[in-house]
Parts: sequence; structure tokens; C-alpha cells
Amino acid sequence: MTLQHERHVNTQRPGGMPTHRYTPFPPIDLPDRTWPSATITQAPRWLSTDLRDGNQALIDPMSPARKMRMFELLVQMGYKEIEVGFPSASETDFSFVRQLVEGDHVPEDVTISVLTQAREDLIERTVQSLVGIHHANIHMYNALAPLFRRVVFHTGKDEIKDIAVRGTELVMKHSENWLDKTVIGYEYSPEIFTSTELPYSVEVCEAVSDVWQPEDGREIILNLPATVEVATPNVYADQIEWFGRQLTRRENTVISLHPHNDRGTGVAATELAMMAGADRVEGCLFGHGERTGNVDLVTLGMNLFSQGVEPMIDFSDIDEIRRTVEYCTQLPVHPRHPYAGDLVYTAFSGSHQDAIKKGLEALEADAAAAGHPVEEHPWEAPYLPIDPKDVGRSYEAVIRVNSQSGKGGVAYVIKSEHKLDLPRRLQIEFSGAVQKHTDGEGGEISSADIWSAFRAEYLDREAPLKLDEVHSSGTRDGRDYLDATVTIDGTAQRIESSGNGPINALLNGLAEVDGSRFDVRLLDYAEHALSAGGDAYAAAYVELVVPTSHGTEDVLWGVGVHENIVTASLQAVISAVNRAS
Ligand SMILES: CC(=O)SCCNC(=O)CCNC(=O)[C@H](O)C(C)(C)COP(=O)(O)OP(=O)(O)OC[C@H]1O[C@@H](n2cnc3c(N)ncnc32)[C@H](O)[C@@H]1OP(=O)(O)O
Ligand SMILES: CC(C)C(=O)C(=O)O
Repeated sequence: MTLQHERHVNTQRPGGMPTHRYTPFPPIDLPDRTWPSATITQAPRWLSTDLRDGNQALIDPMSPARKMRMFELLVQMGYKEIEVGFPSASETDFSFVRQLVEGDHVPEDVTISVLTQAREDLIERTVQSLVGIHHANIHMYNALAPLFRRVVFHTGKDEIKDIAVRGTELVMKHSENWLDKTVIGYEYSPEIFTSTELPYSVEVCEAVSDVWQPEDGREIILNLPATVEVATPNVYADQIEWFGRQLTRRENTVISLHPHNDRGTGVAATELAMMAGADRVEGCLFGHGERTGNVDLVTLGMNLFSQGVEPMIDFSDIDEIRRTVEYCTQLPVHPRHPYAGDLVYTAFSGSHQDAIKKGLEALEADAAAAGHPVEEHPWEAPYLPIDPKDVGRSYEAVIRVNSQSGKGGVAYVIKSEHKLDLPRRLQIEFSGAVQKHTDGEGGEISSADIWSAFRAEYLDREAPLKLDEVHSSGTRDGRDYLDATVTIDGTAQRIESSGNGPINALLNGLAEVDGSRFDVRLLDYAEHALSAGGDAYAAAYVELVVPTSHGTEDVLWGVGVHENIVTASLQAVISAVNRAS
């Protein structure tokens, strides 16, 4: 310690930070730790503390209406253990618990719990809040860590242990007095567990268990909070494994985690501690709670889901969950929040968009080949750890276009929203036009603006040529004949011509009208149906060499969309010629 201090004092401070004021957390001596080889194969028991730890950290604690909305959401999502408040803290907290009990709002398969300090008046009031409920848990805490013994309680280890033991006795006494019709469970939290000497935490928890006397059908929940996250996640896992090994009544003890996120590693710490043997996890939706928050139950649950492990919680409408939590907490969820943020299934950058587009196409093809719907096919797509549709998102926002985007992203928007599957060279040509827009105007271009630009460029031009009507087209003696009316420079003209295909027939007809001006050559052609069924539209794409008004030649694409594939292909030619003009 002294050496460490001297080393820091004597070291120049490149970053100018007073690093010497901080001490690294010592490792736990557990060379035969087993958790690193464990895998998580099932969901833990969850407890939501949104209405307690989450609520106590809000700028504006929830009103009764917001609390009720949060409670209903948690029940709907499938949480079976819900901490609903600190009833002795205020009249608001007390009456919310009364409202739940008296209004019969707690389903049979849901256990509510209430938190109290280990002080008799507070314990009695807490117990009174539960009168009339079928079953509930009382949760009592006191801080054990050396710093708290010294600066908050000004007392020693034995006295602190006595607070826990005496508090447990008082919970039992007042429950007996007030709650003869209620099945009461008990949870004890050695607060600041992560900064407490491990043998001392075990000693206090064992003493509490001696009072509660857990046995079959009468569990005790020992909740081991990372009240403040002070070390790397592996340290928490070691602490949990070490603790679990020392317990004498492990089979009737539920080891519970209550991680906070001060170092930003709350989720990782929880997952490692689950691997280390914990049975139960307490947290809040989207990580609300004191300071940087409690561990985020949404991320934990969705992490299980993304590994094929049933989370036992319904996240299938994640936006509704997010909106409700935003309403209740009056705090926004970050756009990059895992699984739920606005931007988390969205790619702006070209190479990501390209890979996603190809990945989604491959997935559809693989599902079709396997003979089942794509929603049933094993998920695998570049840059998307889960299928956004599994949490109620559409693919619409998966790709959004700005100056970082490439042809793949633009083509994806056109294809997913308008079913036009642009040939590769047309993608390159059109993305150049979009790039000019994003470079010029900066920022994002919306899918509506991309579509307007596409229409203006390829579909809406009507000069110098406009295809008015195709009277007939067909094949005779191996040649295609076309009879159509085309407006040229404002004058309708009848074109009756032939060629080896309808496009060639139109080109020959145009060449007859004005040979040099409409002397175009076809380089490439593609077509596809836009939708299945009798009212299907077809899209046609042509790549033409077209003379320009400057006497040079351009290679340009044209696009046509029509119910009739021949008309669509003729429109495509006219689109390219008009673009050259
Ligand atoms: C880690 C956590 O999140 S724990 C939950 C924290 N949540 C809350 O505190 C929200 C609700 N709390 C409250 O409304 C109030 O703090 C109350 C009603 C519980 C108590 O209020 P007050 O009686 O005014 O006391 P105050 O809040 O200042 O608490 C500090 C006192 O409680 C003692 N204390 C603190 N925790 C505990 C505990 N778990 N068990 C017993 N005594 C405790 C302190 O030592 C201090 O005692 P002192 O007055 O003799 O110095
Ligand atoms: C009451 C306890 C579990 C707590 O909220 C904490 O330690 O963070």
C-alpha cells in the first residue's frame, strides 16, 4: 500500500489526473474457482426493483398513476417478483402498497416485496402495509462494509451483526402480530457486500439464517449487492462463488444478486456471478436506479434470448416497454441502448449496409430452400445480433442513408420499400446522385426523399419523349412488331416498326423519326415482377449508350414500371433517353 502510494507520487502524471488517490481492488484468493467454465443455460429468478431502487433515484419519483402503470407493465412482461416500494419511507409509498393489496392488483403467481431498514418503527410500519395480502416478501438491509461501520454507524462488527439479527427477529415478531393470514418470505441484504470482508458477510448472513431458520418450503433470500460497483466483473463472480461455498444451508438459501453499474460493467458482472452460482437477479428495466443505475434487466434478458435461452420475460414489443418506462420514469432511453434504442438496428455506413442487405437476402433464400418461413429460420445476419422483428421492430429502419452510405444502403431502401431490385450498375449510378445530395446538404436523407429523387431521376421525366399508348406488340415470323404513340418534343407521333424484340422495335422506330438524335444502343436489360398475384406490376431496367446534346455519348440507365412487361421495358428505354437530354 505504502509502496503503491509512493510509486504514484513519484510518477510524473502524463494525464494530469490524481491517480495516486485510488487503490486497486485486491483479487479474491480462489485459485480453484469454477465459474469461468460454466455456461448459463437457464434464466435466473428475476426481481424487478423499478418501483423501489429505480423509483428512489428518479428526479421526480413516480406518481401513483405512473407506479400502477409500471406495476402492470412488469406483470404483463412476466416478472414474478416485484419490489414495490419502501412503505415506511412516505405516505405515498405506503398507500401504493395498500392500493395494490386492497385493489387486489397482485396476481396469485406474483410475489411483491417491500424494503425496510433494520429499525423497529420502520419494520412495524412496513409489515402493516401488507395486511390482507396472500403472500409477500419482506426485505431488510443493513450495511456491513468497514467504511460504513466507521463513518455511518460509528460502531464495530458485533454491533452491526446485532442490527441484522435483531432486525430479523423484529420482522418475524411483527409479521406474526399483523400478518396471520399471509405467507411471509424473507430477504436479507448485507448492503455494500462487494466492499465487505467476505468471512464477515458470511458470518452475518449465517446469524440471520439462524434466526429465520430456512428449511424445505421456507427459503431465505440472501441478496448480495454490489451496492457500489468497485471491481472488475470477475471479482464479483469470485465473491459469489466463495460465499456460496461457505453457506451451511445452501439448499434452502436463494443466492441473489443486486448489481449496480458504477463501472459500466453491471451486466457483465451479473452474468459472471450467475455463472458462479447465483439463483436470482435484482435489477431495473433499462438500468434505472441509484447513480449509474441498477443492472439492466432488459439487456440481461435479451442477452439470454440471443443465446437461445428462454428469458421467461416477454420482450416481443420492446418499443411499448420503452415508451411505458419513459412515461413512468420521465427519463429517455438512450438511442444506442442495447436491444431497445432507436438506432440499435440501424446501419448508416456503406459496408455495413452492403453486408446486411446481402445477409437478409441470403437468409430469405436459405429459409425458402429449407421450406419454412424466414421467421422460423435460425437467425444469422451480419451486424445484427438478433432479428429486429423478434422485438417488434420492422426492417424499415435497419438501413438509413447519409454521407457514409454506399450503393447497398440506397438499393436496400428502394427494394425494401418499393420492391425495385436495382441491377448493380444502376445501384452505383443512383447512389452517386444520392451522395451528391448528402454531400451538398449534409445529414441524413430520408427514405421518402430517396424515393422522390429516384422518381425524379428515372420515372417522372416526360421530355423529350413520352410513351402515350402501346396499341399493339407481338411476334410474326420471328420478328417483333410494335404499334405505339409516342409524344416527341410535344407532338404525338405514331410509331409502327419492327425489330428483334419490342425494345429493338422501339429503337428502330425512334431512329426513323430522328436517326442521329435517337441512335441508341442497348447494353443491358433486366426485369422482375413487383408482387405476386394477378395484379402484379413489372419493373424493367435498361442500360443504353445514348447520344447527348453535346455530340458525345453517355452510358445511362432507364427504369420503367407497368402492369405490362413490354410497356415497362419501353418506358425504361424512354427514361434513359430522356435522362440523356
Ligand atoms: C442501498 C439502498 O438503496 S438502501 C435503500 C435506500 N432508500 C431510501 O433511503 C429511501 C427511503 N428512505 C427514507 O425515506 C428515509 O431514509 C427513512 C424514512 C427510511 C429513514 O429516515 P430518517 O429516520 O430520517 O433517517 P435517515 O434517512 O437520515 O437515516 C439515517 C439513519 O438510519 C440509520 N440507518 C441507515 N440504514 C440503516 C439500516 N439499514 N438499518 C438500521 N439503521 C439504518 C443510520 O445509521 C442513521 O442513523 P442515525 O440517525 O442514528 O445517525
Ligand atoms: C437494499 C440493497 C439491496 C440495495 O438497494 C443496494 O445495496 O443497492
